[in-house]
Amino acid sequence: MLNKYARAFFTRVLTPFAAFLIRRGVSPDTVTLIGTAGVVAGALVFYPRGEFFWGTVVITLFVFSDLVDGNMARQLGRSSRWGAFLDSTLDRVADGAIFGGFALWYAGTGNNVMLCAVSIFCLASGQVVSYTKARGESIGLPVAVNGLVERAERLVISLVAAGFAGLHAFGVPGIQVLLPIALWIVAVGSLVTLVQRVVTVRREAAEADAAAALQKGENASQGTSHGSGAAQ
Ligand SMILES: CCCCCCCC/C=C\CCCCCCCC(=O)OC[C@H](COP(=O)(O)O[C@@H]1[C@H](O)[C@H](OP(=O)(O)O)[C@@H](O)[C@H](O)[C@H]1O)OC(=O)CCCCCCC/C=C\CCCCCCCC
Ligand SMILES: Nc1ccn([C@@H]2O[C@H](COP(=O)(O)O)[C@@H](O)[C@H]2O)c(=O)n1
Ligand SMILES: [Mg+2]
Ligand SMILES: [Mg+2]
Repeated sequence: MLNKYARAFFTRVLTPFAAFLIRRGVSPDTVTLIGTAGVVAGALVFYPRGEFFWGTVVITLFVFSDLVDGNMARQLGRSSRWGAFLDSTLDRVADGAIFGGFALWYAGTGNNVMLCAVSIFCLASGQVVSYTKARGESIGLPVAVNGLVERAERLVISLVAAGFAGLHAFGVPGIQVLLPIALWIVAVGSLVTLVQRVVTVRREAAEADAAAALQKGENASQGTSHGSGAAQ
């Protein structure tokens, strides 16, 4: 949903910054790499210590690089297969660090096995949700569904909640409950999205296999009729 509705807005907002980086000679790949490094550092330095506010501030500063790199590539007319591969692969690394950071907090000082498990579930299900699309597309299917909770939703829900939950350290009472709520929402939403995508791939695969079988039958019968024609 965010990918559909918010992307156009952020493209407009970030285009001048992307153009500025291009003028400075920065490449899209550099932005992809530095953006990911910043997200990973923000997540793994701050979240395991329960410093959710500062972790979210650092991650937010870097996470928009994921919209800037593609914008730069398009402005340069240099969108490439390598760039698409690098972008998607490093997305998985960044997501792993964010939900891994939450899991490390709950496994340590946060001391909550259930929320540690929910964080790990968010991490794993997010990766599998993305994989369903990548694998479906790699076997030639359109995977014409996005689903309830895509990457943008996973990030916005968990980062907004973590940022506000972090205000607990500045004396705001009760607000830390937002993070567990967000993690449960992301976990359930990811599960629903996974089911949506698997059902879509199953239907598209069945349709594609049926069309291929039909085509094979037609080819065979044409081959037979040609063959019998030649014999006559
Ligand atoms: C007082 C409190 C302090 C709070 C501190 C700060 C809080 C800041 C809070 C939030 C900021 C969140 C920002 C999150 C921005 C996310 C942007 C982003 O990177 O989105 C990525 C997404 C996908 O990009 P790609 O096409 O490159 O990736 C594809 C994707 O990964 C696919 O995965 P799948 O979806 O299938 O799981 C892969 O399949 C594919 O391979 C891969 O290529 O980009 C978008 O979706 C574009 C839309 C982005 C929309 C961002 C909206 C941000 C909106 C609101 C910010 C809210 C701020 C509120 C602050 C409130 C606090 C005061
Ligand atoms: N280093 C990069 C990063 C991205 N691309 C291209 O942009 C597409 C992703 O666009 P986003 O707006 O989601 O970043 C990606 O599929 C590539 O075509 C690139 O070329 N090099
Ligand atoms: Mg990107
Ligand atoms: Mg990306």
